[in-house]
Amino acid sequence: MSVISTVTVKVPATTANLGPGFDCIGAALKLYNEFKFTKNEGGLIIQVSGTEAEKVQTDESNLLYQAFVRLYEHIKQTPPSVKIEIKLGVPLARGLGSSATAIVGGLVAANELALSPLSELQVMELAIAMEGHPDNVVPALLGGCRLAATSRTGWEICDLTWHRDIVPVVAIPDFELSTSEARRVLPTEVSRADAIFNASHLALLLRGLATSREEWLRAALQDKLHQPYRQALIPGYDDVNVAAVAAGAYGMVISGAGPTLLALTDAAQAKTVVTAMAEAWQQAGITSIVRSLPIDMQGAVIL
Ligand SMILES: Nc1ncnc2c1ncn2[C@@H]1O[C@H](COP(=O)(O)OP(=O)(O)O)[C@@H](O)[C@H]1O
Ligand SMILES: N[C@@H](CCOP(=O)(O)O)C(=O)O
Repeated sequence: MSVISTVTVKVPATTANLGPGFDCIGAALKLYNEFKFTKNEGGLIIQVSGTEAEKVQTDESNLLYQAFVRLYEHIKQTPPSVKIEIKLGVPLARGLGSSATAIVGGLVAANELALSPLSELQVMELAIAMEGHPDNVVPALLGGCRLAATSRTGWEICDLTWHRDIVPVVAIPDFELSTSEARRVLPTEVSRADAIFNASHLALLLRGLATSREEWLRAALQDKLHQPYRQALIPGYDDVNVAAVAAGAYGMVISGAGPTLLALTDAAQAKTVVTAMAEAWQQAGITSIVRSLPIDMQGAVIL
């Protein structure tokens, strides 16, 4: 049996919820973290480079390492001692699924080094259990835009059509908002009216994404389950929203738990929308990076 001593995994950022799809849909974006694991005899070493490298834990509390260990626990083996090199491209705690990249990266790398004892489906189930919701880890692992729903025995995953004319624009502010903090402000119960609102708008969104039909997209990008409670955590939200729509976007939503804001637009308006969102946030006193990011179709890959 051959022995693998090193593995490098590249995992995309993800934008979850897309407005009405709270905790069930997300899309992978062409922005990546890269994780290299090398077996070594000298104990855990974690080296981090790239965007905001100084913020990542370099001891056993590191989420990437915890996911690595989790897979070995699952297969009832002792994890090997490793050196981990992290190249960060996905900003932390911004609503672009950085924690999902770490969970998926650690699990995929461990599975590879352990000579693939788990199927992709089993790795996905472990990732969902670690993250607590499926909407980031599923597209981070599989790529594309994905819907996840529970079944009697586990999860059903749907590959959703994302029409090629629909361009995602992300506006990433220079402040963090942890997902756990942004989940704490949510109510545990919602009204029937709000549940109906989201069910109908999610269905409309799926048809809008598949067809790029303008009026469906314009109406669909709305939510009553999480955004109304989170907007107050994102200064300038209303200004950026108004600016994005005035510049031609179909609509704007919170990316994941925020604070990144996501607009959907067509290719002709994309540049104008980028400029309008950046200017609106600047006028509200917030520095941001705004760019269009295409959908990643590959998900996590072993390089
Ligand atoms: N590459 C990474 N390696 C280790 N831990 C990471 C990495 N990326 C993110 N994390 C952990 O995940 C946290 C951010 O998770 P979270 O609040 O869910 O925000 P996000 O929206 O970026 O997923 C970070 O503070 C860090 O603890
Ligand atoms: N459905 C979750 C998504 C969190 O995404 P993240 O990128 O902020 O981790 C939520 O809205 O809480």
